[in-house]
Amino acid sequence: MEQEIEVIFLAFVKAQDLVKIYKNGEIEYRALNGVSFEINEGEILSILGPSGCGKSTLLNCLSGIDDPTSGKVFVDGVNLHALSDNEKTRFRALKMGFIFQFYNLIPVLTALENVELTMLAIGAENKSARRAAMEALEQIGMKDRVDYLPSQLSGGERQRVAIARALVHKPKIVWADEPTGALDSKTGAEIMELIKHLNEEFNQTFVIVTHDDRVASYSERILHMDSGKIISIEKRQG
Ligand SMILES: Nc1ncnc2c1ncn2[C@@H]1O[C@H](COP(=O)(O)OP(=O)(O)OP(=O)(O)O)[C@@H](O)[C@H]1O
Repeated sequence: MEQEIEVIFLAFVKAQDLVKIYKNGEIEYRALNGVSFEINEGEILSILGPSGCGKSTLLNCLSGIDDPTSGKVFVDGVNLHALSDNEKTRFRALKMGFIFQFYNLIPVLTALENVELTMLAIGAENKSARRAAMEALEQIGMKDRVDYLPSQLSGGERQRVAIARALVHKPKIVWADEPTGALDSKTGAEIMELIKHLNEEFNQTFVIVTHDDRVASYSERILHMDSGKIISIEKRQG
């Protein structure tokens, strides 16, 4: 039997001609209009552009939160949108971490329990989940806050817990949508320093959506978007 085999030499993440069309009744809106680029393993890449240009849509399609209308995304050799929903969920749980603007912590769980959830989702046993969560919180300077609820933490502390939750299972890639958007500039800079430090220590790839030049300045490359397209990719020094 003849088999069609697709052999592709891949970058760590490769986006191929992504199009995303949102439909509201009769009205169609093209939020991504043919986006192709690659992400290198271990880099910090920022996606920068004005409000409504498609940054979050792109991040959601790259990370498998949402499906593109057409086009392909390869992550670590896997054709993401060819996976079934269950396979995609499993792949994301194992390989990816997520950081959001408003932290998305579960309010009734402590910092430790919030971080443990990531480990439990990949099938870790209770004891090892707890140990890993403790270590992750220690690493980001939250050792003395492990039993606090999110409501008892400052914004910066909540984002630290969210970062521990995103990184505890040592994912290869972390997607961050406006990670400092809800923080003052000093706390935002501390969070970016922490991300930079974790990136350098563990060679994890970070893809950060932002409209803040200061946040983008922590990255090796900046992808500039406008109206659903990439308008340039800026390579930065050092
Ligand atoms: N579910 C949806 N249905 C219809 N249109 C949508 C939907 N989600 C996003 N859009 C539209 O797609 C465009 C891109 O949205 P997106 O959230 O990706 O932009 P963004 O660059 O991340 O913006 P911001 O910086 O303000 O968060 C916007 O015009 C938005 O209104």
